[in-house]
Amino acid sequence: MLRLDKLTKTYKTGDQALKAVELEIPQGQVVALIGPSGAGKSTLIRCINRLVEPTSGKVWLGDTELTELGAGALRRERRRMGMIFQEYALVERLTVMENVLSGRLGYVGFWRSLTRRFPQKDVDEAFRLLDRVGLVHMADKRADELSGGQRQRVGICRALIQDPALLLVDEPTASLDPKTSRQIMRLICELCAERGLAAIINIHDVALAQMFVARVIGLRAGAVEFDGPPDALTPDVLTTIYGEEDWVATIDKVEDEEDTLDPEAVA
Ligand SMILES: Nc1ncnc2c1ncn2[C@@H]1O[C@H](COP(=O)(O)OP(=O)(O)OP(=O)(O)O)[C@@H](O)[C@H]1O
Repeated sequence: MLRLDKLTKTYKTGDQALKAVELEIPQGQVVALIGPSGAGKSTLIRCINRLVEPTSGKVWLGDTELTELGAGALRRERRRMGMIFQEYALVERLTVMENVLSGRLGYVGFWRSLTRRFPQKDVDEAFRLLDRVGLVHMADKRADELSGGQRQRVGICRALIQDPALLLVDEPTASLDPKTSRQIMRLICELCAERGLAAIINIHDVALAQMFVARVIGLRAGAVEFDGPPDALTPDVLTTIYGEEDWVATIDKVEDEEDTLDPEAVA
């Protein structure tokens, strides 16, 4: 459903962030993207929806080649790609509900979006999503009154209300404590499974990636160094991906606890 064909990005500074990356992700598959700082993970995610313009190569979403689209067609195709950010990217002074509904702005007409009057079915869906992530009781709270984990849940709802075919997730847990990080990763993976959604999750934490996804892609210096199941990430493979970086410290963070969504923590 997503195919990258010799995707290359060279920034104006001369940094070659992606080197002819080839990748195919079937519908419903959740993939973790790991690799050291500067490996090109964010660039890869952003080249897919062309927030960063690729230098060469092709991106296919289903039968559509995203890399050849003009501005209008690209805007329409971007609806099919929900994005979740490290820093949540919520509008602080708007309510939780308004932030979720802003995920529909690509669909509603100009005047409606200006006055923020959304169709009832969008509002109903926003309530359903907030209920699913345990935040329905906070629908009227302002975004700046929420904890980090709650903000990320709102960010997830905003991406899902787009009804995307693919989720692009950029460091969703980088600003969160370890327990909340696991809850958020679990939530993203569960929602993808429920909806048959494919996702690429850029994640620093190798242990978290190993806990939740069936396929890991390791980037190093803009190239795919590893592509396989989490248990194939042997110490040798990790050393190849991370070089001299002390990945052992990352792995040591694994705690084998089963923390389900705790309503107390969510509230
Ligand atoms: N806007 C930019 N202009 C110039 N070079 C850039 C830009 N953004 C990223 N780069 C360079 O491209 C390479 C890949 O960066 P990128 O942010 O994609 O890596 P990353 O794996 O996401 O890193 P991190 O884990 O630290 O976020 C790096 O060498 C970086 O310096």
